[in-house]
Amino acid sequence: MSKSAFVAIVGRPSAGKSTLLNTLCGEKISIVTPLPQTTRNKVRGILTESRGQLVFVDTPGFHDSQRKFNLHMRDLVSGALEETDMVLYVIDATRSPGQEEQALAQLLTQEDHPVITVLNKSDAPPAPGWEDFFATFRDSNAPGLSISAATGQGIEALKDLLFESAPEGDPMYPEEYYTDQDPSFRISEIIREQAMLRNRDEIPHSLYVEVADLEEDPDTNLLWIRAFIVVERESQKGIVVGKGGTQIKAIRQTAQKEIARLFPQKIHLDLRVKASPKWRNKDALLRRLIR
Ligand SMILES: Nc1nc2c(ncn2[C@@H]2O[C@H](COP(=O)(O)OP(=O)(O)OP(=O)(O)O)[C@@H](O)[C@H]2O)c(=O)[nH]1
Repeated sequence: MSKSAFVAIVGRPSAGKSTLLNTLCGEKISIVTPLPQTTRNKVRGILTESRGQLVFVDTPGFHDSQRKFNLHMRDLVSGALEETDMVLYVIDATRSPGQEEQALAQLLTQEDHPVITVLNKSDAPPAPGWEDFFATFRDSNAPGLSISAATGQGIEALKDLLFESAPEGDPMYPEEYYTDQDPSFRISEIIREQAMLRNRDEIPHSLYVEVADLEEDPDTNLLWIRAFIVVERESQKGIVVGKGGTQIKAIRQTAQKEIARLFPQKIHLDLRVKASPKWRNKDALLRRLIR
Protein backbone atom coordinates (compact mmCIF):
# COMPACT_ATOMS: atom_id res chain seq x y z
CA MET A 1 0.00 0.00 0.00
CA SER A 2 1.48 3.38 -0.92
CA LYS A 3 1.72 6.46 1.28
CA SER A 4 -0.04 9.76 0.75
CA ALA A 5 0.04 12.95 2.83
CA PHE A 6 -0.32 16.71 2.88
CA VAL A 7 2.74 18.11 4.66
CA ALA A 8 2.80 21.69 6.01
CA ILE A 9 6.26 23.24 6.03
CA VAL A 10 6.44 25.69 8.94
CA GLY A 11 9.23 27.77 10.45
CA ARG A 12 10.44 31.25 11.25
CA PRO A 13 10.95 33.71 8.38
CA SER A 14 14.07 32.83 6.37
CA ALA A 15 14.47 29.40 8.00
CA GLY A 16 14.81 27.95 4.52
CA LYS A 17 11.30 26.56 3.94
CA SER A 18 11.08 27.56 0.29
CA THR A 19 14.57 26.26 -0.44
CA LEU A 20 13.68 22.97 1.22
CA LEU A 21 10.47 22.67 -0.78
CA ASN A 22 12.42 23.20 -3.98
CA THR A 23 15.09 20.68 -2.97
CA LEU A 24 12.55 18.05 -1.95
CA CYS A 25 10.52 18.41 -5.13
CA GLY A 26 13.44 19.00 -7.48
CA GLU A 27 11.84 21.98 -9.20
CA LYS A 28 11.87 25.69 -8.55
CA ILE A 29 8.40 26.03 -7.07
CA SER A 30 8.61 28.64 -4.38
CA ILE A 31 10.60 31.83 -4.83
CA VAL A 32 13.75 32.17 -2.76
CA THR A 33 15.33 35.44 -1.66
CA PRO A 34 17.52 36.28 1.34
CA LEU A 35 14.79 38.61 2.67
CA PRO A 36 12.52 37.32 5.44
CA GLN A 37 8.84 36.85 4.63
CA THR A 38 9.25 36.36 0.93
CA THR A 39 6.62 33.65 0.91
CA ARG A 40 3.12 35.09 1.07
CA ASN A 41 0.97 32.31 -0.33
CA LYS A 42 0.40 28.67 0.32
CA VAL A 43 2.40 26.97 -2.38
CA ARG A 44 2.17 23.32 -3.11
CA GLY A 45 4.99 21.17 -4.28
CA ILE A 46 4.34 17.54 -5.08
CA LEU A 47 6.82 14.70 -4.64
CA THR A 48 5.77 11.42 -6.23
CA GLU A 49 7.86 8.26 -5.84
CA SER A 50 7.12 4.53 -6.03
CA ARG A 51 6.57 4.57 -2.25
CA GLY A 52 3.86 7.25 -2.46
CA GLN A 53 3.07 10.92 -2.79
CA LEU A 54 3.80 13.87 -0.51
CA VAL A 55 2.09 17.20 -1.16
CA PHE A 56 3.90 20.09 0.51
CA VAL A 57 2.28 23.32 1.59
CA ASP A 58 4.80 26.13 1.98
CA THR A 59 3.47 28.49 4.61
CA PRO A 60 4.63 32.08 5.22
CA GLY A 61 7.24 32.45 7.95
CA PHE A 62 5.62 32.51 11.38
CA HIS A 63 5.73 36.02 12.78
CA ASP A 64 4.47 36.88 16.25
CA SER A 65 3.23 40.40 15.66
CA GLN A 66 -0.01 42.38 15.61
CA ARG A 67 0.33 44.12 12.27
CA LYS A 68 -2.55 43.44 9.93
CA PHE A 69 -0.28 41.99 7.28
CA ASN A 70 1.33 39.60 9.77
CA LEU A 71 -2.00 38.60 11.25
CA HIS A 72 -3.20 37.49 7.83
CA MET A 73 -0.06 35.40 7.47
CA ARG A 74 -0.52 33.80 10.88
CA ASP A 75 -4.10 32.84 10.06
CA LEU A 76 -2.74 31.26 6.93
CA VAL A 77 -0.26 29.14 8.90
CA SER A 78 -2.97 27.96 11.30
CA GLY A 79 -5.24 27.21 8.34
CA ALA A 80 -2.49 25.24 6.62
CA LEU A 81 -2.00 23.12 9.73
CA GLU A 82 -5.69 22.21 9.81
CA GLU A 83 -5.60 20.93 6.26
CA THR A 84 -2.53 18.74 6.61
CA ASP A 85 -1.59 15.24 7.77
CA MET A 86 1.95 16.06 8.94
CA VAL A 87 4.09 19.03 9.84
CA LEU A 88 7.66 19.60 8.73
CA TYR A 89 9.13 22.08 11.17
CA VAL A 90 12.19 23.88 9.76
CA ILE A 91 14.64 25.52 12.14
CA ASP A 92 17.46 27.83 11.07
CA ALA A 93 20.34 26.44 13.15
CA THR A 94 22.50 29.47 12.35
CA ARG A 95 20.19 31.79 14.34
CA SER A 96 19.73 31.38 18.10
CA PRO A 97 16.22 30.48 19.21
CA GLY A 98 14.27 33.53 20.33
CA GLN A 99 10.78 34.35 21.50
CA GLU A 100 9.28 33.70 18.10
CA GLU A 101 10.78 30.22 17.94
CA GLN A 102 9.45 29.45 21.43
CA ALA A 103 5.98 30.62 20.38
CA LEU A 104 6.01 28.48 17.26
CA ALA A 105 7.41 25.43 19.06
CA GLN A 106 4.69 25.87 21.66
CA LEU A 107 2.03 26.01 18.95
CA LEU A 108 3.39 22.78 17.48
CA THR A 109 3.38 20.85 20.76
CA GLN A 110 -0.41 21.17 20.58
CA GLU A 111 -0.43 19.52 17.14
CA ASP A 112 -2.23 16.18 16.81
CA HIS A 113 -0.42 15.37 13.57
CA PRO A 114 3.14 14.00 13.46
CA VAL A 115 5.73 16.80 13.59
CA ILE A 116 9.12 16.22 11.97
CA THR A 117 11.69 18.74 13.10
CA VAL A 118 14.75 19.55 11.01
CA LEU A 119 17.74 21.71 11.83
CA ASN A 120 18.49 23.42 8.55
CA LYS A 121 21.65 25.16 7.25
CA SER A 122 23.94 22.50 8.71
CA ASP A 123 26.48 23.53 6.05
CA ALA A 124 27.08 26.73 8.10
CA PRO A 125 28.33 27.16 11.70
CA PRO A 126 25.48 26.71 14.21
CA ALA A 127 24.38 29.44 16.63
CA PRO A 128 24.40 28.74 20.37
CA GLY A 129 21.26 27.95 22.34
CA TRP A 130 19.75 25.03 20.47
CA GLU A 131 20.76 22.36 22.95
CA ASP A 132 18.85 24.06 25.77
CA PHE A 133 15.94 24.68 23.46
CA PHE A 134 15.67 21.02 22.54
CA ALA A 135 16.02 19.90 26.14
CA THR A 136 12.56 21.36 26.75
CA PHE A 137 11.07 20.87 23.34
CA ARG A 138 12.28 17.82 21.46
CA ASP A 139 10.63 15.14 23.62
CA SER A 140 7.15 16.19 22.66
CA ASN A 141 7.95 16.15 18.95
CA ALA A 142 9.58 13.92 16.36
CA PRO A 143 13.36 13.47 16.43
CA GLY A 144 15.50 16.24 15.01
CA LEU A 145 17.47 15.75 11.82
CA SER A 146 20.33 17.92 10.58
CA ILE A 147 19.94 18.93 6.97
CA SER A 148 21.05 21.48 4.45
CA ALA A 149 18.31 22.46 2.04
CA ALA A 150 20.95 24.34 0.04
CA THR A 151 23.47 21.50 -0.45
CA GLY A 152 21.04 18.58 -0.24
CA GLN A 153 22.76 17.04 2.78
CA GLY A 154 20.37 14.87 4.84
CA ILE A 155 17.56 15.23 2.30
CA GLU A 156 17.34 11.51 1.46
CA ALA A 157 17.13 10.65 5.19
CA LEU A 158 14.42 13.27 5.55
CA LYS A 159 12.44 11.81 2.65
CA ASP A 160 12.69 8.35 4.27
CA LEU A 161 11.38 9.75 7.54
CA LEU A 162 8.55 11.61 5.83
CA PHE A 163 7.39 8.56 3.88
CA GLU A 164 7.66 6.36 7.00
CA SER A 165 5.52 8.77 9.02
CA ALA A 166 2.94 9.39 6.28
CA PRO A 167 -0.43 7.66 6.42
CA GLU A 168 -1.35 5.07 3.80
CA GLY A 169 -3.43 6.27 0.88
CA ASP A 170 -3.74 6.79 -2.85
CA PRO A 171 -1.97 9.64 -4.66
CA MET A 172 -3.96 12.88 -4.76
CA TYR A 173 -2.45 14.24 -7.96
CA PRO A 174 -1.33 12.67 -11.25
CA GLU A 175 2.27 11.45 -11.17
CA GLU A 176 3.62 14.12 -13.54
CA TYR A 177 2.35 17.06 -11.47
CA TYR A 178 4.82 18.93 -9.31
CA THR A 179 2.68 21.93 -8.40
CA ASP A 180 -0.97 22.96 -8.63
CA GLN A 181 -0.36 26.69 -8.91
CA ASP A 182 -2.06 28.48 -11.76
CA PRO A 183 0.20 29.98 -14.48
CA SER A 184 -0.44 33.65 -13.69
CA PHE A 185 0.44 33.06 -10.05
CA ARG A 186 3.73 31.41 -10.98
CA ILE A 187 4.52 34.25 -13.39
CA SER A 188 3.78 36.89 -10.77
CA GLU A 189 5.98 35.08 -8.24
CA ILE A 190 8.92 34.98 -10.64
CA ILE A 191 8.61 38.71 -11.35
CA ARG A 192 8.25 39.46 -7.63
CA GLU A 193 11.39 37.47 -6.87
CA GLN A 194 13.42 39.50 -9.37
CA ALA A 195 11.89 42.80 -8.26
CA MET A 196 12.66 42.07 -4.61
CA LEU A 197 16.20 40.92 -5.30
CA ARG A 198 16.95 44.14 -7.15
CA ASN A 199 15.30 46.48 -4.65
CA ARG A 200 16.69 44.87 -1.55
CA ASP A 201 17.59 47.98 0.45
CA GLU A 202 14.88 50.36 -0.61
CA ILE A 203 11.43 48.79 -0.70
CA PRO A 204 11.58 45.06 -0.13
CA HIS A 205 8.07 44.32 1.11
CA SER A 206 6.09 47.17 -0.28
CA LEU A 207 5.61 45.68 -3.71
CA TYR A 208 3.41 43.07 -5.29
CA VAL A 209 2.92 41.89 -8.83
CA GLU A 210 -0.28 41.81 -10.81
CA VAL A 211 -0.53 39.83 -14.03
CA ALA A 212 -3.08 41.89 -15.96
CA ASP A 213 -3.15 39.98 -19.24
CA LEU A 214 -2.07 36.61 -20.59
CA GLU A 215 -2.58 36.02 -24.29
CA GLU A 216 -1.55 33.00 -26.28
CA ASP A 217 -1.05 33.19 -30.04
CA PRO A 218 -0.99 29.63 -31.42
CA ASP A 219 0.11 30.83 -34.91
CA THR A 220 3.34 32.33 -33.65
CA ASN A 221 3.58 30.09 -30.57
CA LEU A 222 3.91 33.21 -28.43
CA LEU A 223 2.67 33.81 -24.89
CA TRP A 224 2.20 37.54 -24.35
CA ILE A 225 2.16 38.69 -20.73
CA ARG A 226 1.37 42.12 -19.35
CA ALA A 227 2.25 42.56 -15.70
CA PHE A 228 2.52 45.40 -13.22
CA ILE A 229 4.88 45.79 -10.33
CA VAL A 230 2.74 47.66 -7.82
CA VAL A 231 4.41 49.81 -5.18
CA GLU A 232 2.89 51.73 -2.26
CA ARG A 233 4.01 55.26 -3.12
CA GLU A 234 4.53 57.30 -6.29
CA SER A 235 8.04 58.07 -5.06
CA GLN A 236 8.93 54.36 -5.10
CA LYS A 237 8.14 53.97 -8.80
CA GLY A 238 11.40 55.65 -9.79
CA ILE A 239 13.41 53.28 -7.58
CA VAL A 240 11.96 50.22 -9.28
CA VAL A 241 12.33 51.71 -12.76
CA GLY A 242 15.92 52.79 -12.12
CA LYS A 243 18.10 55.34 -13.92
CA GLY A 244 17.04 55.46 -17.57
CA GLY A 245 14.87 52.38 -17.00
CA THR A 246 17.88 50.10 -16.52
CA GLN A 247 16.52 48.40 -13.45
CA ILE A 248 13.06 47.53 -14.78
CA LYS A 249 14.72 46.32 -17.97
CA ALA A 250 16.96 43.98 -16.00
CA ILE A 251 14.01 42.68 -13.97
CA ARG A 252 12.03 42.13 -17.16
CA GLN A 253 14.83 40.29 -18.95
CA THR A 254 15.68 37.95 -16.08
CA ALA A 255 12.03 37.24 -15.29
CA GLN A 256 11.26 36.57 -18.95
CA LYS A 257 14.08 34.02 -19.09
CA GLU A 258 12.82 32.29 -15.91
CA ILE A 259 9.24 32.22 -17.21
CA ALA A 260 10.43 30.75 -20.52
CA ARG A 261 11.79 27.76 -18.62
CA LEU A 262 8.27 26.92 -17.43
CA PHE A 263 6.24 27.30 -20.62
CA PRO A 264 6.59 25.64 -24.01
CA GLN A 265 5.83 28.92 -25.84
CA LYS A 266 8.08 31.86 -26.63
CA ILE A 267 7.52 34.53 -24.00
CA HIS A 268 7.02 38.24 -24.39
CA LEU A 269 6.82 40.07 -21.08
CA ASP A 270 5.47 43.62 -21.01
CA LEU A 271 6.36 44.88 -17.54
CA ARG A 272 5.28 48.20 -16.00
CA VAL A 273 5.32 49.87 -12.61
CA LYS A 274 2.39 51.58 -10.90
CA ALA A 275 1.57 52.92 -7.44
CA SER A 276 -1.36 51.86 -5.29
CA PRO A 277 -1.21 53.80 -2.02
CA LYS A 278 -1.47 51.84 1.21
CA TRP A 279 -2.14 48.49 -0.46
CA ARG A 280 -0.89 46.67 2.60
CA ASN A 281 -3.78 47.87 4.73
CA LYS A 282 -6.52 46.99 2.27
CA ASP A 283 -8.36 43.91 3.42
CA ALA A 284 -9.89 42.85 0.11
CA LEU A 285 -6.61 43.09 -1.75
CA LEU A 286 -4.80 41.19 1.00
CA ARG A 287 -7.30 38.37 0.79
CA ARG A 288 -6.73 38.15 -2.94
CA LEU A 289 -2.93 38.22 -2.64
CA ILE A 290 -2.69 35.85 0.30
CA ARG A 291 -4.57 32.83 -0.88
N1 LIG B 1 23.69 28.24 4.18
C1 LIG B 1 22.43 27.88 3.92
N2 LIG B 1 21.52 28.81 3.54
C2 LIG B 1 20.26 28.40 3.29
C3 LIG B 1 19.86 27.04 3.41
N3 LIG B 1 18.54 26.96 3.13
C4 LIG B 1 18.13 28.21 2.83
N4 LIG B 1 19.15 29.08 2.92
C5 LIG B 1 19.12 30.54 2.66
O1 LIG B 1 18.28 31.17 3.61
C6 LIG B 1 17.57 32.26 3.01
C7 LIG B 1 16.07 32.10 3.21
O2 LIG B 1 15.64 30.95 2.49
P1 LIG B 1 14.12 30.71 2.09
O3 LIG B 1 14.03 29.34 1.55
O4 LIG B 1 13.58 31.84 1.26
O5 LIG B 1 13.43 30.80 3.54
P2 LIG B 1 11.90 30.75 3.94
O6 LIG B 1 11.84 30.07 5.24
O7 LIG B 1 11.06 30.18 2.85
O8 LIG B 1 11.60 32.30 4.11
P3 LIG B 1 10.18 33.08 4.19
O9 LIG B 1 9.61 33.06 2.83
O10 LIG B 1 10.63 34.43 4.61
O11 LIG B 1 9.35 32.42 5.21
C8 LIG B 1 18.00 32.29 1.54
O12 LIG B 1 19.05 33.22 1.40
C9 LIG B 1 18.51 30.88 1.31
O13 LIG B 1 19.46 30.81 0.28
C10 LIG B 1 20.87 26.07 3.80
O14 LIG B 1 20.65 24.87 3.92
N5 LIG B 1 22.12 26.56 4.04
